[in-house]
Amino acid sequence: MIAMLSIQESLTVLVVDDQAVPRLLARAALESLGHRVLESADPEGAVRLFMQSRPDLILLDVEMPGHDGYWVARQIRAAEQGGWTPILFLSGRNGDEEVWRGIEAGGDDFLSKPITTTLLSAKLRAMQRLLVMRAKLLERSEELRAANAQLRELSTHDALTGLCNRRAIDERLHQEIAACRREGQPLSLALLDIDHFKRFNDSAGHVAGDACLKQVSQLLTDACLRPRDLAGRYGGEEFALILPLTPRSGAMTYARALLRTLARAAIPHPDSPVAPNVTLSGGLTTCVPDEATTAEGLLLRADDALYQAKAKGRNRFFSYEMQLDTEEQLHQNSRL
Ligand SMILES: Nc1nc2c(ncn2[C@@H]2O[C@H](COP(=O)(O)OP(=O)(O)OP(=O)(O)O)[C@@H](O)[C@H]2O)c(=O)[nH]1
Repeated sequence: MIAMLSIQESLTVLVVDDQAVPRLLARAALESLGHRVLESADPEGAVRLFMQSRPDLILLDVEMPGHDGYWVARQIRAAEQGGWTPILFLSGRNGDEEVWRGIEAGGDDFLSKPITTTLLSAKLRAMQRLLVMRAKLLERSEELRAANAQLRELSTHDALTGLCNRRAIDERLHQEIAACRREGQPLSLALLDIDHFKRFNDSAGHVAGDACLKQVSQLLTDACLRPRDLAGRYGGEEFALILPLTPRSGAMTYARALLRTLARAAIPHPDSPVAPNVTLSGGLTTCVPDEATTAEGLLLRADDALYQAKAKGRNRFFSYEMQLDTEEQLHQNSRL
């Protein structure tokens, strides 16, 4: 592999020449320098052999019957797709025009026949150096790409829970407002807050508090069943759920299911006046976005609804638009 190449390593060299004698001479010179040789006597065969064997370097005759060496170079460059195999042209002619055409076709150097072993050795060393430098450059680029991906992950995700952070939630909310506006579809947003979490921390300690936040986060992640649903940590013990294509009644049903799932998970709360287990309250807002809809406006409405849910006794979601909480909706439904 190129990435592992060191300057001392032997190369696999593809020699392309329609005449047997220059091929033999090149083979002898290359083998005396410790390189491995592949041979091709025709242009199409050379491209096929290149594709099969992926040599480290190509010695390419210019004048051949049918397609010439420039054609072979162009085929190889097109087939490499971002790769780079050094191509040295070998020709009886070495006028400026010839050299220019060779470089234009994708060649890296142009040598005149007959070539001496010393010159060939020097040219190969130069190409090997370039290969090593290129491999290092690729390695650095890959490291940079990985570091960038890590930075992106850090800038959009919360370290404790692995959920999207506030910045990523805000960005997605803007995107979904625009998407739902285009589609004419409802968008629901929920802000959630664990009930009496200060008491949890004060009783069980911050480490247990962190573990509880992780458990709730996992539960919210699992609750995002549709591809466009998103759960994020909005800050502290507050979470956000973005539910595109979800009308207000659907959002209420979703919220009730979420509370049931949390109740079933039965995460013990050491000091909650609401229940022996962890509960949460949520504020819901739903709209079909129009030109006047903003992320800030939706967040404010969801926060207002969350305040209502807390005021009405916690362990429930309140919908801003329905002016109803999940408890009231449950009783309404059971009366029907
Ligand atoms: N363990 C832990 N605690 C956190 C973290 N972030 C915020 N908190 C705690 O969450 C608690 C939030 O307390 P409050 O805002 O008073 O709310 P609450 O006690 O949940 O009361 P209500 O929301 O009214 O039910 C504070 O004690 C914060 O220290 C965190 O990352 N880890």
